Amino acid sequence: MSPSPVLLTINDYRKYSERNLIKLARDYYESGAEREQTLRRNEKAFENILIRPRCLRSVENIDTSSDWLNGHKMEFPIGIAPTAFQKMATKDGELSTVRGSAAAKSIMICSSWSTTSIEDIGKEAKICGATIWFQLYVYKDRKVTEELIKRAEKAGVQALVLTVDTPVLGRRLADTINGFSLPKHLKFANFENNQQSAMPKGEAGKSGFMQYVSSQIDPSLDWSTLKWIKSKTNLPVIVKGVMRGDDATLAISAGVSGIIVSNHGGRQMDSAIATIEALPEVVSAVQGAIPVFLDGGIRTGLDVFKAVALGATGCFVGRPILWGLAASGSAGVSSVLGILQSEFRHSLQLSGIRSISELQNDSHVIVHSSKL
Ligand SMILES: Cc1cc2nc3c(=O)[nH]c(=O)nc-3n(C[C@H](O)[C@H](O)[C@H](O)COP(=O)(O)O)c2cc1C
Ligand SMILES: CCCCCCC(=O)C(=O)O
Repeated sequence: MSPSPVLLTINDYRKYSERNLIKLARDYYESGAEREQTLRRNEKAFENILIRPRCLRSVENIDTSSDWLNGHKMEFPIGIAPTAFQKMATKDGELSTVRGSAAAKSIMICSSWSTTSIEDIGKEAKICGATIWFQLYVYKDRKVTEELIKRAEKAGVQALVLTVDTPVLGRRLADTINGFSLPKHLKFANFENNQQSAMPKGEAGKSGFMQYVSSQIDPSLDWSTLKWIKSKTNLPVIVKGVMRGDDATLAISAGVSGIIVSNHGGRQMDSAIATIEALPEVVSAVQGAIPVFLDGGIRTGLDVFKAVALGATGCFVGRPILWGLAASGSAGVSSVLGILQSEFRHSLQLSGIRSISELQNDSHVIVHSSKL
């Protein structure tokens, strides 16, 4: 028997997970839109941000904790972004993610398009002590979305996350070539027994997923939709997919409780700027009124350090969690989060910074180099 490999970094998980994924799933998870410029830029842009470390400041005791939303204390500023169809990565899918999230004391945002129902994830979250938020897509048939909000509330989610960068689906070329559709044994678990549960079968050159989105999802979403969602719930509502200061200001006027700076992991508008490039403008528009989070391209705890230094309350990771799941289920998820957490702590120590507030208040810790 060959010994288990030592997986030290998120990139080790990325490589290792490939062996456990069929091509259809791997392509769906990995893809960005069109020429994948934004997909690459999200990761690359972090390399352009450099650190000016302090010295001779005892870093024996480090506090990595911070408040996220309504006093929720996080031990590390790293959460799990919503990703659809997790049973393509491992048999238990979202249940493994919620267990791994609890083990790492993180937060999991559950996708509307999970392959486990929100009720089942909620039950498991209670058993293992996990905190969950729920991500919303808005259907043309508003009753479907309204119902989802009620069910998520009952299942014990602590916030709703409205995704605003998907009025239509970005074109992912590999999915089109593969004719991507959910494998037959899996389903949209939140829509069982109604017409939203089935994805049309794809064929080479025609993604069934793309057809599903254009037939079901409402492309007329605007700021009034946010008002409508807020009228249906008392939960805090966070918007995911804001990339500009002016939109952040509008979001605050609409009464949101938080913003996630996101370009959907480079899967929607190709050639969009990287999220770490968009962050400073959003932070400056928000002026501390609400928390600003970031996702996209985070592959090390040092990337999290940079985002927090630039004003993010915290970060979410998407694909790294799928790689952890595919490598070894819930243990893989907690290990991926554990790697990011210990790299984050190490970055604080090596730069002479002892807490998140010190990180955010030392305006000299970061410099930007000139070119990507
Ligand atoms: C396979 C996959 C599925 C995703 N599904 C969803 C989803 O259901 N809802 C959503 O709001 N975002 C979804 N996203 C976007 C992520 O929430 C997140 O914005 C992105 O993955 C962050 O980039 P990263 O993968 O580089 O960490 C998905 C991303 C991937 C890669
Ligand atoms: C309305 C767009 C739905 C996309 C759903 C899954 C997802 O976010 C992704 O594949 O990316």
